[in-house]
Amino acid sequence: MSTFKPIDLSGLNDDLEASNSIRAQIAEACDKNGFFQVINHGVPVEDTEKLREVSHKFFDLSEEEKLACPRKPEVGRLGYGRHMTCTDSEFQHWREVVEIQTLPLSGREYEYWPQQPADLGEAVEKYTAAVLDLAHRLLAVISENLGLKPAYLRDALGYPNIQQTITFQFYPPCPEPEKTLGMQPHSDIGGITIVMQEAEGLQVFDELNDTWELVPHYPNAFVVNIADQTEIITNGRYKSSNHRVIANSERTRRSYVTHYHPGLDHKVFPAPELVDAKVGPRYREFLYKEYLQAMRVGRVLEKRLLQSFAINNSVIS
Ligand SMILES: O=C(O)CCC(=O)C(=O)O
Ligand SMILES: [Fe+2]
Repeated sequence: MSTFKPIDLSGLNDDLEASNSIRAQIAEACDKNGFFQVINHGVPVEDTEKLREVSHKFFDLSEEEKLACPRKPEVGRLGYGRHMTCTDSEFQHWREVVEIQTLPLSGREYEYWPQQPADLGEAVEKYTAAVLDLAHRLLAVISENLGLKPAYLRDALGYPNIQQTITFQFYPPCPEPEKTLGMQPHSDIGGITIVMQEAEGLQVFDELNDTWELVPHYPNAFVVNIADQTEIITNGRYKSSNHRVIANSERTRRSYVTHYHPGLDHKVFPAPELVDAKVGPRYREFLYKEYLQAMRVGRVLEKRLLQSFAINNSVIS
């Protein structure tokens, strides 16, 4: 069986049998590597199409027009950026990005949102609101699969004081794809990530077989993955897997990545319900801004940032 056969969410609120089968499929994926795909996810197709349309229009602009959308200097992200290093250096990227912060509402820095096309802002607001709702439905299922109350993970990630960002990823054809990557290997640092991809290229590291596994592209599907904070809150039960994007010499690949993060001052710690009383928690408690700070300082690649938040700095496999 393909490990990425999409999970059809349409029966989630139907009879017990349908709903239990969907929950079991999500539990299986979370136990394996925390990556799965969903279809009939409830995000309206007009919102997904509109988002793609405004992103295509943005990346079709001239160099000069794109650069009119600035990159926020002090954080090195938000706004429009280019990461093109086709070398043997360890920091390999072949992509352009637009990163937009959509939550908290007070953090919507519209000066870093593209002004062109004019309907981009509205498309982003609609799409990310629908994806937020999907994130909450998935977090509820994942919580219940662990024997926790439905709102557990959402609350433990700090809702309503969370951060949400959306990144338009644009991977142009690369003349020497063997020398670089679209995006270097990493695990996502937030709580849960929801990706719409327009073509294949995303790969997940398969720890068991020591290989990279391609995530197939299905129309109207989303790729969902567990990120670091959920690994910590579940005390290591559900893993945040390393993934990367390969470069391609023939075609452009686009994806739309929505990250759901705790708020900066939110305290993250393993759920007491999931901590073995004899062994104790595997991670220390911290404020999410400490995690972001550690990421900025460490320029972490495959080495997992969350290992530095493990108690006794023990390496957790
Ligand atoms: O482009 C993709 O499919 C995934 C990008 C990604 O992993 C990320 O933005 O964190
Ligand atoms: Fe990622």
